[in-house]
Amino acid sequence: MTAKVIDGKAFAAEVRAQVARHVTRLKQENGLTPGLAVVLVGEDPASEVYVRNKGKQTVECGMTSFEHKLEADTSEGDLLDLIARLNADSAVHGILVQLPLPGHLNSDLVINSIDPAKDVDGFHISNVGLLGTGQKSMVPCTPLGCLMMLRDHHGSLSGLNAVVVGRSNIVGKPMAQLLLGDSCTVTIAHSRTKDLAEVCRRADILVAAVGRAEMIPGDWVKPGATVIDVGINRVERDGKTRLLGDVAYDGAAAVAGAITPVPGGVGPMTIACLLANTLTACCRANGLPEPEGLTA
Ligand SMILES: NC(=O)C1=CN([C@@H]2O[C@H](COP(=O)(O)OP(=O)(O)OC[C@H]3O[C@@H](n4cnc5c(N)ncnc54)[C@H](OP(=O)(O)O)[C@@H]3O)[C@@H](O)[C@H]2O)C=CC1
Ligand SMILES: Nc1nc(=O)c2c([nH]1)NC[C@@H]1CN(c3ccc(C(=O)N[C@@H](CCC(=O)O)C(=O)O)cc3)C=[N+]21
Ligand SMILES: [Mg+2]
Repeated sequence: MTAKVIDGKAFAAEVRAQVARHVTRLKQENGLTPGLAVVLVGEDPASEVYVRNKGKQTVECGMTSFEHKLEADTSEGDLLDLIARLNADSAVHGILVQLPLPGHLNSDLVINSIDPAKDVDGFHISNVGLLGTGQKSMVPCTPLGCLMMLRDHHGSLSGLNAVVVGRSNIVGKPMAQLLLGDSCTVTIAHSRTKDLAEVCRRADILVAAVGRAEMIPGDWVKPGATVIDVGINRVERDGKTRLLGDVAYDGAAAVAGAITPVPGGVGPMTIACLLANTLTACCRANGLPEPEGLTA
């Protein structure tokens, strides 16, 4: 079997086109322009790729992009002051603080200082609690993008065995919550999991969010399974920098039913969902009906 390649790049372009249509209507009918503020403290390679792609796409969708680049040694007080100003700014509907933050900053404190209504990453404890109890919330972008691709491919996910490898607050845990919400039987695996290969082989849906290039080989994949590769790993090979997922693509594609590539899979969907969340936040803030099909 050769897996169907799930084209996240094309899917993301459709989502962004949908967002852009809503933005046009918001401008014409309500005089509103959704605004997204991105805060980057210091330098981080993964975050820089993300910020570069995102800034361009925000503007292409007709929204306003506010970028705040702060020095690596910025104090916690200065960062909290900036967030307070963004919370109070009615032109800003979404706020994203790039993670990881430099080690002297308490990221939990910083994230929890964002107005939950503007928390387009869905990382604030209030949004995490709402998601965990099945209430309306801001849903983390990467897991939301993965869910959209899974629903598109499978229709219903009900009763499927889902294995999420990775338990971070930004990917693994919210991914597991969303899969549970769609009635999957969910297993969360991590670095202490025993017999990881066997656990993975039970998965109808295998989500890899580890951060280790090609750590999941093809023979951990159940024949016909759907593989979602969240990993973004920059690796030097033959003197060139290459982007690799957490899954050994060729081996996995030979047995899977469907698979997301890296690049061109989860990454573009993450950005599209960030723009969708910014649109949703703008609608909610102004008491307008939310766009359909762009939230979980
Ligand atoms: N495409 C996209 O849009 C995005 C991609 N990413 C990428 O996804 C990957 C994961 O990101 P993130 O969740 O932030 O990473 P973290 O480092 O926060 O979490 C990694 C998780 O993987 C687990 N893990 C590490 N080693 C192993 C192992 N040998 N076997 C099983 N589990 C293991 C860890 O377990 P433990 O908890 O026990 O330490 C941890 O739970 C990265 O490559 C990142 O760049 C992230 C965000 C968005
Ligand atoms: N608060 C916060 N929220 C995040 O969502 C967040 C973050 N911090 N910190 C860093 C990680 C990483 N991340 C990526 C998103 C898209 C691509 C992306 O667009 N990837 C392209 C490839 C880009 C390239 O060509 O290099 C792709 O996979 O096709 C990559 C990485 C979001 N993150
Ligand atoms: Mg820290």
